[in-house]
Amino acid sequence: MPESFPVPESSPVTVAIDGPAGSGKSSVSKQAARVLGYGFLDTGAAYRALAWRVLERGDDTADAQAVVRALDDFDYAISLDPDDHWVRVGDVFVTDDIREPRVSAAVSGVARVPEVRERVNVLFRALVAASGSAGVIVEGRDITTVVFPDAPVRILLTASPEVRAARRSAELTGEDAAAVAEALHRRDASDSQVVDFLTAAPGVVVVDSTDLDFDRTVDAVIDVVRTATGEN
Ligand SMILES: Nc1ncnc2c1ncn2[C@@H]1O[C@H](COP(=O)(O)OP(=O)(O)OP(=O)(O)O)[C@@H](O)[C@H]1O
Ligand SMILES: Nc1ccn([C@@H]2O[C@H](COP(=O)(O)O)[C@@H](O)[C@H]2O)c(=O)n1
Repeated sequence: MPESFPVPESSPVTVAIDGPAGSGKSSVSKQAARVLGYGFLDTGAAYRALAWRVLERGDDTADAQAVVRALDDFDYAISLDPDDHWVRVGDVFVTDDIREPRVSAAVSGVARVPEVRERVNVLFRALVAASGSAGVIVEGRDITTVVFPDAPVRILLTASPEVRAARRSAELTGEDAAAVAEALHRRDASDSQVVDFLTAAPGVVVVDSTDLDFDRTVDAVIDVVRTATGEN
């Protein structure tokens, strides 16, 4: 992954969304982007892809030196098209592989390495700047606070822990529900030692989807975007 990127002249409207695991960041952001005609950037995919690579090399993501070594020749690419989402490492499309429970269980180790965070944050800002879209919805745990603290639209998308665990469990039908809930809460506990995604920073709008279905949550996010940007 290069350490710097060219910066284009005009930048898209950036919609920054963060929140805990299973709150709907990626699914809701992707659908809201489709409706708005915006790009969509799943930032967790970069951490997951690096974790996948560390595991492929037979290393442990708890080993920070092994993680930094994997970063050296990490050839990462991601689509910002919400209708054609893919993630690639080298020649391998890892879009589905990086969602596997073994990667979810290992990814927090990668995310706690400061050098990784610095490198991927540079990449995220460059991808948004070069997107060519009118706007980009960027989602991930530190997006409203660290990566795009000055974005014109910043949202904390949340839901109760029980509801988030139930939604994730409904997704992973072959897995034991209690184990899925435990893995989700363990990842949140680990990630929250690195970034605070449970409380809204000043200026960040909270969308709580505990009592909202998927479509109403998407509508709530779009309302926040349209209010902030003056689009109607
Ligand atoms: N308001 C909602 N009502 C019902 N289901 C929802 C709602 N929002 C999201 N979901 C579902 O919850 C599941 C988790 O959503 P998603 O994967 O988008 O969360 P996430 O915040 O990106 O999670 P993670 O950080 O773990 O990747 C998905 O199956 C999604 O379709
Ligand atoms: N901005 C971000 C995004 C993600 N992470 C770390 O990656 C993991 C996977 O993220 P998902 O959104 O795909 O679940 C997440 O558990 C974090 O460890 C991050 O630190 N910052």
